[in-house]
Amino acid sequence: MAPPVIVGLTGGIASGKSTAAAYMRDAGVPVIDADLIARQAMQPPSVCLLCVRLVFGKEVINEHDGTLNRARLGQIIFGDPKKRALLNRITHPFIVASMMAQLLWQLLVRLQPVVVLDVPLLFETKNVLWICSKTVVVACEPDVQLARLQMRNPELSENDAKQRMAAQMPMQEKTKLADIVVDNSGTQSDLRQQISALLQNLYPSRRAQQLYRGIILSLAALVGYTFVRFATRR
Ligand SMILES: CC(C)(COP(=O)(O)OP(=O)(O)OC[C@H]1O[C@@H](n2cnc3c(N)ncnc32)[C@H](O)[C@@H]1O)[C@@H](O)C(=O)NCCC(=O)NCCS
Ligand SMILES: Nc1ncnc2c1ncn2[C@@H]1O[C@H](COP(=O)(O)OP(=O)(O)OP(=O)(O)O)[C@@H](O)[C@H]1O
Repeated sequence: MAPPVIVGLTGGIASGKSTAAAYMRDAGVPVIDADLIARQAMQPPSVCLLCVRLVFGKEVINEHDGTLNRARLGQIIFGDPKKRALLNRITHPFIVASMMAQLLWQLLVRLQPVVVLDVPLLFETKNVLWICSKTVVVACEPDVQLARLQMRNPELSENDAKQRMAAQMPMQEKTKLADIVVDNSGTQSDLRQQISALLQNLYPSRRAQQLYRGIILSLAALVGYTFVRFATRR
């Protein structure tokens, strides 16, 4: 495969995306995490948090420190598709802009041949789908997913957890859209093995990587030369 390879990593809630992403990072692959960016975008002071406060009211803001009350906002948006769509309209432009900036950094400055975009709503919003050369879905059976979600978030009732699962495209549909499906119904060590095999197949040949670096460095030299010529012209 020719570089750069941009992998869209997705799956259902608590299906194991972050765990798979952590194994990819361990293998040295840069991962750009949409959930992390969303959290950073909501750190006060921020325009995103201000918009959330204006739209959802001050009940979603913690009084003592002005941070986002994630549990409260979660209760509101996971039970109401219209409010969820509103939140998405506020947060997604920030998330996409930051992901693109980080992607350009990894591809053009760090010259990485493979970059992973970890995006829970990859197929639902399609915001960054167009740039992905491969899509990977981490999947597991719905009962396993529910059990893992409740284990990780014990504060959620069974109903809340099911509501969160229903807020996304059903797993079966995601697996149909994926180029590669990683089955995470087994142990974490099974998952690690699958990720390691997947990465071996994704990496471009050494020759293709050298060619990619050569092209980017030549382009950078050309841009630099043009800039200097332009800046020093009389
Ligand atoms: C609603 C919020 C405050 C709940 O916070 P909480 O700490 O409980 O959950 P966390 O952020 O860890 O998300 C856990 C999972 O929920 C799912 N999820 C999050 N936001 C959404 C959404 N808008 N629609 C559907 N599923 C979502 C994802 O699978 C995500 O991995 C938070 O999820 C949020 O700010 N969401 C909006 C940003 C967003 O769309 N993120 C997904 C990026 S593609
Ligand atoms: N194979 C596995 N066996 C047992 N537990 C697992 C396995 N894979 C992941 N888990 C656990 O399941 C939970 C959910 O996994 P993870 O956070 O990776 O999912 P996610 O898809 O990133 O979730 P979210 O969509 O909420 O961000 C975590 O507590 C994780 O440790």
